[in-house]
Amino acid sequence: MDERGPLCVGIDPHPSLLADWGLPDDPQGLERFAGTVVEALAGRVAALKPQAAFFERFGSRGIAVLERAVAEARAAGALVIMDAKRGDIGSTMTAYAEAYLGEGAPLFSDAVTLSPYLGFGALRPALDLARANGCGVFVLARTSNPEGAEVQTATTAAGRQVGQEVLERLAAENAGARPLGSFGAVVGATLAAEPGEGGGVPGEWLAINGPLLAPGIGAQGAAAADLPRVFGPALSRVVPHVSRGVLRHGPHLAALREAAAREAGQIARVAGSGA
Ligand SMILES: O=c1ccn([C@@H]2O[C@H](COP(=O)(O)O)[C@@H](O)[C@H]2O)c(=O)[nH]1
Repeated sequence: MDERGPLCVGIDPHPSLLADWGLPDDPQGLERFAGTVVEALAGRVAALKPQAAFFERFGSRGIAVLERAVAEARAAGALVIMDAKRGDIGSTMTAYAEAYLGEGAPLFSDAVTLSPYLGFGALRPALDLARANGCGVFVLARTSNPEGAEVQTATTAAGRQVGQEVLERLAAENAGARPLGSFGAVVGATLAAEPGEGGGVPGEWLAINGPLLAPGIGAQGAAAADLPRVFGPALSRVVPHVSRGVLRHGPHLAALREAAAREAGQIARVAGSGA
């Protein structure tokens, strides 16, 4: 983030984007799409976030494309955040953790997204493996979709919101880490549109002492200008994420790079303004 700016761009090969790029909706199209995004941006942005679902659509051939995209993106210097949103009982969680964070795993990534809704404690195998292998995780706390609030703002027996408890557990994982711990939260940039204090609790974003992955910019309606309202003083820890908002400008490398640079510029302006 220090070297390249904080922007994370998604690799989301939607069927409609494949069509717009003149590519077939098959593994060859997927390969061309992912390869183009990696070639255009892996040497420039802080992170790329492949959305595993779009690769899983094609079974083993899609997974093979994903493996190559991850390896090439990392070789070009981008961090890879695998958006797989995994979460399961502890014993199964070990296998998920090994798939994305295990040394030598074909899909080894710098970080993986996790769902804590089988209980935060069930994520323990992934947290431990991330720590052991120098990786990170991003745990869903307040997601960018409107439906997320019905679960994430529900009140627990302890009188806290579910999403707030997720943040507290992340804070415990990151305790004492400098400059920041590796256990991050997913917090939608779209929260700015929700009633209340940006829909969020900026003090708690800061308290987790970890990075905050913020999807929702572009196609989901949020903008870089919303980030200060949602994150307040935690803005410097935010990894803003854009997928379709950049990808719709493809397939030409120059156009993808310009689109990413535009997003990065808007983010830098709000971060620099202290707004
Ligand atoms: O709360 C969340 C968590 C993950 N996502 C994922 O991010 C991208 C967003 O794509 P856009 O095209 O920029 O809308 C996508 O892969 C989602 O699955 C999210 O949107 N919100």
